[in-house]
Amino acid sequence: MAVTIKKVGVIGSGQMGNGIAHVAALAGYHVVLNDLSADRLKSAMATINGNLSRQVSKKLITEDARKQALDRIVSAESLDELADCDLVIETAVEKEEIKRKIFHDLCAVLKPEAIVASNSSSISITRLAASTDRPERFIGIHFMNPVPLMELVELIRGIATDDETFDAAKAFVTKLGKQIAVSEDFPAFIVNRILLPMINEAIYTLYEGVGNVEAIDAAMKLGAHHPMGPLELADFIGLDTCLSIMQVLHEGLADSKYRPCPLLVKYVEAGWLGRKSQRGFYDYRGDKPVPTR
Ligand SMILES: CC(=O)CC(=O)SCCNC(=O)CCNC(=O)[C@H](O)C(C)(C)COP(=O)(O)OP(=O)(O)OC[C@H]1O[C@@H](n2cnc3c(N)ncnc32)[C@H](O)[C@@H]1OP(=O)(O)O
Ligand SMILES: NC(=O)C1=CN([C@@H]2O[C@H](COP(=O)(O)OP(=O)(O)OC[C@H]3O[C@@H](n4cnc5c(N)ncnc54)[C@H](OP(=O)(O)O)[C@@H]3O)[C@@H](O)[C@H]2O)C=CC1
Repeated sequence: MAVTIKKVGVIGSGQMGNGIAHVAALAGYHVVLNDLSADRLKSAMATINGNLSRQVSKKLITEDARKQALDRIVSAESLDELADCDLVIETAVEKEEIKRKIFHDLCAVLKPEAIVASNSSSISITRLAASTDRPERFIGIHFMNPVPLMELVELIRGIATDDETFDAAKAFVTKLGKQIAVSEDFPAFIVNRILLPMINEAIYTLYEGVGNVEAIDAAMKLGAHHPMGPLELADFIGLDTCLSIMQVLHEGLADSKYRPCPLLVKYVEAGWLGRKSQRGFYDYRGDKPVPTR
């Protein structure tokens, strides 16, 4: 059952969902953006418009392209509205039981030939695929944050993913203008297998008092030329997502070197999730970010 991708569903309109909708619409796809509430969808559309407008003012795209991209995105509070999509990308929170429930509900309404993908940062694609009615038409399409700016997308096949699905996903990602890295289906794939232990180690460095937030971030920005310090980046990714990825690495690889730092756990338990909740390793409620340690 070959499928030509024209209409793309995106489930979850957070920072990744709105970025994926943005780049897909700009590349000419019709997009149905789903989330749990009208408020979330409204704020996602405002973010997409803001990011598109920034691209216009930087002369990266035309005003016409901005308008056309926005016109190609419709918001949907119900999964029923994704029924005739050719590809659906799930990008809700990094919790396996939530993703499994979404796939169960989605497959009940989605046309049988459609491809289902997850933007999961770490969870087994084979296991997620097994919770659908179409493991052969399931694949990991892992975008990087911020989606409009980052060049890379990881493609991860589950054990059952067929060649047609892989080729269709590859063509889709290429049309978005992104580069592909193919990863085997191991916990956290390639980028996060390397990046998250570095971030977790930075949090241990803070926890053990080796340096404060400012010193740790300055060390890695100025001493290793990273564009963001590791704690700034953790806040940017979301501390809940960072913790979920470390938990998947710890459980999946059964090695104590992946133990999530207790300080990361504490921040998440406090609801200090980084930029999205306005507080994490920095406090974002004022004019400029202030370190919290
Ligand atoms: C967790 C996972 O599963 C996988 C991951 O994604 S891991 C995270 C991977 N991402 C990274 O490592 C990002 C590291 N940071 C960077 O590369 C850079 O800091 C950056 C590209 C994000 C921003 O670059 P910068 O030049 O330092 O920052 P800044 O001047 O603020 O932004 C430049 C432009 O980026 C764009 N931009 C910044 N944030 C953006 C966002 N969230 N969405 C869209 N566009 C954004 C804007 O166009 C901005 O232009 P303005 O100056 O007009 O605002
Ligand atoms: N942050 C990052 O840097 C990256 C994240 N990812 C992955 O992308 C996914 C999303 O992350 P991110 O965008 O950062 O997370 P966010 O928290 O920004 O967004 C998640 C969105 O999904 C919504 N949501 C939750 N449950 C459902 C549901 N059942 N149906 C529809 N929408 C739902 C949330 O609503 P509410 O808030 O109301 O629960 C929220 O709007 C995760 O799997 C993450 O691991 C991948 C690459 C990079």
